[in-house]
Amino acid sequence: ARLSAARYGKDNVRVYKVHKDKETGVHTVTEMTVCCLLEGEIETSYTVADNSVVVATDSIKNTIYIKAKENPVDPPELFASILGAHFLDTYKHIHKANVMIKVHRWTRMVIDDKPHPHSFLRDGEETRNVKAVITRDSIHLTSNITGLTVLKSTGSAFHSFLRDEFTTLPEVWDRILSTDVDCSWTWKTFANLAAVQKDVALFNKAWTDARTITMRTFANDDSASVQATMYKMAEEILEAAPEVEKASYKLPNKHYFDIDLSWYKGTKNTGADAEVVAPQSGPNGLIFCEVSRS
Ligand SMILES: O=c1[nH]c(=O)c2nn[nH]c2[nH]1
Repeated sequence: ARLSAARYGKDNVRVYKVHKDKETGVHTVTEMTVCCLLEGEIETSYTVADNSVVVATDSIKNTIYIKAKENPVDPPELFASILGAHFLDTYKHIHKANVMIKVHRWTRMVIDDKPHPHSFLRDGEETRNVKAVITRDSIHLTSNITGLTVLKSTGSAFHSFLRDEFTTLPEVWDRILSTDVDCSWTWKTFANLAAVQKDVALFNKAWTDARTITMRTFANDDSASVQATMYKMAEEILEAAPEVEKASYKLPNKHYFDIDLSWYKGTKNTGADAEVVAPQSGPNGLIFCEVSRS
């Protein structure tokens, strides 16, 4: 037998960082969960118990804290690149760093119509995520939004689909549509950290655009299917971000089924009369797409 792949590091490193503006007294907080996995000439630590090549995962955790102290943690695309580049610069036997960051929401409270200087709320378990793969000659970045749960109460249909002896689903022209958005966009390859720093303004703009595009198209599209609507969203992300090479979605179709109440005094509650509806935990549709530049 031989070692055919290996990477190791620290997962679930929770980091909070606060920026305190001295002039205005306004605090800005970031909370993230970091995973950092290293690859390189580490085979002997697996095959012959040679720990001399091991940067301890505890040291990786310590490094995450120090780099968060020394550097901006926003945008996460930049911080992930800084962190990954550190390991390659510091350890000549490490040749690749995989850095995954999940940024949690702390949205500034608005109290009496005023943004509060140091109070925030967790308005959803949605996270902004980055996966960075750093080598000595490239930085590959993929950004992501996940956990943004949306619903529309109309403006969605699904009909004219293939019908055969396995088909029982009625055609529908007006349905509830709900999903948990998982949207990713993959950047052009960056040559190095300097190239990422040069384009630093692109990352927050792309995240804002992807989030806005997703909700606007979800809301406004007269949806013929999950497939058709998500394709439009992905196309719009590519139009908004020229430095993004491809955009993808993974969308569960979280079904809401009509409840027939006609047994009770002939109560009309199906189709156009549906008001009380049964949200389903499963089964659920699961629809993927990836859209690239032609
Ligand atoms: O939007 C939808 N796409 C599908 O492929 C599907 N299948 N059943 N319901 C569906 N709704």
